[in-house]
Amino acid sequence: MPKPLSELRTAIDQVDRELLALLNRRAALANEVGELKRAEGSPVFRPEREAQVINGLQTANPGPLKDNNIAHIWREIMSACRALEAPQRVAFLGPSGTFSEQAALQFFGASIEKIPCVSIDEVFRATAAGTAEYGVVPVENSTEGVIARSLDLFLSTPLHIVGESSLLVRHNLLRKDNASLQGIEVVLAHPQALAQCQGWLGTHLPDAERRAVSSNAEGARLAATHPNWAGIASDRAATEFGLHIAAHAIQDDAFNRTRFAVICLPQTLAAPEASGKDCVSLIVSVPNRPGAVHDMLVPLKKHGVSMTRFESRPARSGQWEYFFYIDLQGHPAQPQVAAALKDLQALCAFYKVLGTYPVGE
Ligand SMILES: O=C(O)C(=O)C[C@]1(C(=O)O)C=C[C@@H](O)C=C1
Repeated sequence: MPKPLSELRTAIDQVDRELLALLNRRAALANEVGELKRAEGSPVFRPEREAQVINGLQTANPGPLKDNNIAHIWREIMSACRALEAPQRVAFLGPSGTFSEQAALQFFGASIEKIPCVSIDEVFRATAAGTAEYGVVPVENSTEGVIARSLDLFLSTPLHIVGESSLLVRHNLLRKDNASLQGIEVVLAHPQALAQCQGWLGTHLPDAERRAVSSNAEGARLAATHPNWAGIASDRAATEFGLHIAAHAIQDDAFNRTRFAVICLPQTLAAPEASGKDCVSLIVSVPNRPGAVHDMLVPLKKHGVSMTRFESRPARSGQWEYFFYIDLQGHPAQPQVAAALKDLQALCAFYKVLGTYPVGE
């Protein structure tokens, strides 16, 4: 015989009171940590500590809550505790409703001061100038490949990567007034989103003009001004601009994901300490001679270090020279990683450590 609803709810109320007391005890401890950090002038945000807290709880989790629920709940708890120590200012490609905003919230939790920017360049500028302590920029999409502008800006700015976050990107077709496809003449979105939905657009709206704009949220904002225009954007953008969803999940790849990097000045936060599951991002170039790229991989094999990413970008020298963007598994505090990096650096004409940080979701 199941217990009556009222009895179960009374029990839930009781547990909630206990949780409230415990959460406030946790917040008071974080406040004390904040005072310590203020006294020693050290950064509030510690990504490796947050990763350890979540990994530790997931390992200890007996259920029935799922491990990803644990990650979401504790990310918000730590976000609120962090904001008590000092609110973190975070720049991203705006306006409100972009996937970049969603990635920033997924990584830092909701208790942040949001700084929406008009372009990726502006996110780098605001972060380098200290207007924002952290920036969140897209670096790679599983359908369309690298976000070239972000990779190029990593080369020319002093910012480094301290974290990463990957987002399942679901694009919807949004329009004013009704939820049909009839009469849509123009589809507005960021070029990346237009590219990620080109198959669907070719089949369902072959005659509509595809117009590139600075962000999907900007496309949604414009779609709200004209009955025959549609935008491609997130559910959040539909709510934000009061639009109907004329078609759900129109991206050509159902598992379309975008990876975002969290960037800051080294003086805001130095490279995070080892969390146990880390990654090193590098930009290197090698002399333009036969076998040079092969030689570059030898130290990794020799020291048993795995490479999880390898991209190239033209060096713009006119000489068919390239910069290579490499991600390695591990942390320089591990001797085999330190040895591989040392040997690799010795072979490179250009070598820049972009960041060492905990592996993201
Ligand atoms: O351990 C710390 O350094 C804290 O400030 C506490 C805490 C947390 O809430 O657990 C909050 C912010 C940091 O980013 C890491 C963890």
